[in-house]
Amino acid sequence: MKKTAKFGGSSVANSTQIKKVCDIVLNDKEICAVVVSAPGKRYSNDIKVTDLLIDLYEKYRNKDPKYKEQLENIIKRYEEIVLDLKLDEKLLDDFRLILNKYLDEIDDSFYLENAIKSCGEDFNARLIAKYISSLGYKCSYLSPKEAGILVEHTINEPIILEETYNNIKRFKDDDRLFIIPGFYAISPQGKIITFQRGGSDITGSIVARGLECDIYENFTDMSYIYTAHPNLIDNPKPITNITYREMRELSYNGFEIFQEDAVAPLLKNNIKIQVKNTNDPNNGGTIIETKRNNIKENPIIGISNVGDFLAFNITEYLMNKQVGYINKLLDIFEYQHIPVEHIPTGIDSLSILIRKKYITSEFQMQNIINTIKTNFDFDEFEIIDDLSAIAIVGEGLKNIMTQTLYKISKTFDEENIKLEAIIQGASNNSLFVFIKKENEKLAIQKLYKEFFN
Ligand SMILES: Nc1ncnc2c1ncn2[C@@H]1O[C@H](COP(=O)(O)OP(=O)(O)O)[C@@H](O)[C@H]1O
Ligand SMILES: N[C@@H](CC(=O)OP(=O)(O)O)C(=O)O
Repeated sequence: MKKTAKFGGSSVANSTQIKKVCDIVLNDKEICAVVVSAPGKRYSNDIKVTDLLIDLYEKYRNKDPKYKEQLENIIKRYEEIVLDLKLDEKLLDDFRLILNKYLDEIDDSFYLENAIKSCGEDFNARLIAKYISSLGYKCSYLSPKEAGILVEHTINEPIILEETYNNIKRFKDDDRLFIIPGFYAISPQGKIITFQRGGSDITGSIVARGLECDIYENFTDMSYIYTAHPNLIDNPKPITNITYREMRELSYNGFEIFQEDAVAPLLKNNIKIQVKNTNDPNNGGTIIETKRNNIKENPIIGISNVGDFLAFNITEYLMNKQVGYINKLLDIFEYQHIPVEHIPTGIDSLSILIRKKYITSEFQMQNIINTIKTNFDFDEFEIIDDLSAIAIVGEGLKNIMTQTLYKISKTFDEENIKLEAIIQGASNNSLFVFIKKENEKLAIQKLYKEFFN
């Protein structure tokens, strides 16, 4: 059995956590590669190193001289770790040098931001590899460049190039333990490109597939993925088995424990993912795989709050006769690079539902409104900007759809919660319920009780 292990920011936030990571890794001969995140939060209102790096980049770009202070704050986070692990302090000079080199030499702001953001993972991998080597083990830092983790940069997300897997395969029979920084890859032109937030999970998947591992262990601060976000529901039920499809749907819709795009590299090779807790590695664990055997007993696997939504509602008499109406409307959102999530339609009306986070300024919002007003001869046009969505997900949902719809209606009726819209996912694995933001917490708690208690 061969494994790749990925450790998230909370697992590598300080030297105590890093020692736990090393304990896990060095006591499991099946682990051949370790992917690490940047140091995460050490306590609840701490700042992740990735956020410090983003702030450093922004200060530098805005010519705020305080960027130097921020650079030193970042070095301090590593200094604490380097000193605790009794590593050579020269490492800190190397880190400072790398940051300054990027700031001095990269002119293009996009590439500079990406390079700066990548340092959190990069420095952590370098120091963890040094620490494990200092304990007498055969261990090497392996950069995404050396490993050949290649991506094509697009306006949206980086696309993993297929040759990546063969590039990584070259290290398959190597007897060294590899420590690889997560979160970033290299473009064919040699530029550093970071994934979206939480993207070290993606690196873990890429490495697990490239090295032809049987299991991808994803270590975090939770013993399980739970049926609902632990911040919203007290003691939610743990999930022992979940399918790739269910996980992707839930990750995209609020379960930030696993990055939604991290599932894709594993699908072809059926590599199982096991989510485990760095602080309690011998207990618990959720397995993510192609199929699960308990669909009959647990048709619904999770319920999550998706986040804030905006609805653009348009009514125009004889809309149904105008071929291409939706296309014309969608063009407006495509032009603004705003993904449209759902489009419920009626004979003479439709609603465009988008995630609020994609509207980046009031100017952009006004732009969309004005373009709609100039290009459409509507009878009614309204914007509802205080919606929330809740996703109910499970491979067995299709078998209990009527009962599920009944339960949602009954719960909302009892609690006086107005149902703004309900959308059945085309795959029949998910159902989205739209309500006013003010009812979000109550709605999810009551639905959780209905479906899981
Ligand atoms: N359904 C869920 N089950 C467990 N944790 C969840 C769930 N949904 C969201 N989370 C959150 O995900 C967090 C772990 O993910 P993340 O912060 O990315 O960890 P890491 O630092 O290991 O990368 C948990 O601390 C928890 O707050
Ligand atoms: N450090 C990056 C990437 C990452 O995956 O982090 P974490 O494993 O802490 O979610 C971020 O904060 O987004």
